[in-house]
Amino acid sequence: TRSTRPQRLLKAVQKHATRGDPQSVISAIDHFCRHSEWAMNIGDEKGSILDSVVSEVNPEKVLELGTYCGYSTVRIARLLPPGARLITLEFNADYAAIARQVIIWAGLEDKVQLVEGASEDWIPRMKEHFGIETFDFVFLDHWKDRYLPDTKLMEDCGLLRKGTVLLADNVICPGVPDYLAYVRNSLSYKSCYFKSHLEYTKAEDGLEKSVFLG
Ligand SMILES: O=C(NCCCCCn1ccnc1)c1cc(-c2ccc(F)cc2)cc(O)c1O
Ligand SMILES: [Mg+2]
Repeated sequence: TRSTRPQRLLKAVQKHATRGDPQSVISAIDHFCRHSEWAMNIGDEKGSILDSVVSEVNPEKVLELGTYCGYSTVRIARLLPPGARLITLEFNADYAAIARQVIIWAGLEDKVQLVEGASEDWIPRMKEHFGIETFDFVFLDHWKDRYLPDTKLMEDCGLLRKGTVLLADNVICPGVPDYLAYVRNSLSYKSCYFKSHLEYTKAEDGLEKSVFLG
């Protein structure tokens, strides 16, 4: 039967990228999405903003909600210092299977733990199952109607500390109005918007960076 888009994306990585070279994996995916098939990776334009925020925070403990094919996982993990860890949650088993292989092709498997399942099931288990006290950086890129409830759940589970940075993708397209209103109006967050474009298109989109104030 016909292959899936994530499978074709993985093939493009294995054909054009160099094993162990994260930048070549990023470039291969961006080329595939621009010239072959659009896919919902954060992309190169918003990806550069992600890179600058990750470099500024220099996190030891990272949570990514929504792995998809592992593009942003690779972008983040390639910037992490030795010993730093990234936990990425993916609900869709087919996406997770592809992402695992993309992460291995990039040579970043030692920094990344990919967990399959629902964010609301795993967020409450971060402490006892992964020995995580708090996260330094959280990247939100999963179901858009889960950004707000999962942020409140992370607060309630004590997973955020003074200075934890949340970075949310797609705050304009598809959009996360309830989440935006919350982080922009809450006294517990200092929030700012990075205007950009929807991956590989001219449509407006952007990232919202929100610092938890405790
Ligand atoms: O839906 C998105 N992501 C979630 C995917 C499923 C997550 C599953 N999961 C993982 C963990 N817990 C649940 C998404 C969509 C678009 C988009 C934009 C315009 C358009 F016309 C079509 C699509 C662009 C993105 O950048 C996105 O991130
Ligand atoms: Mg996204």
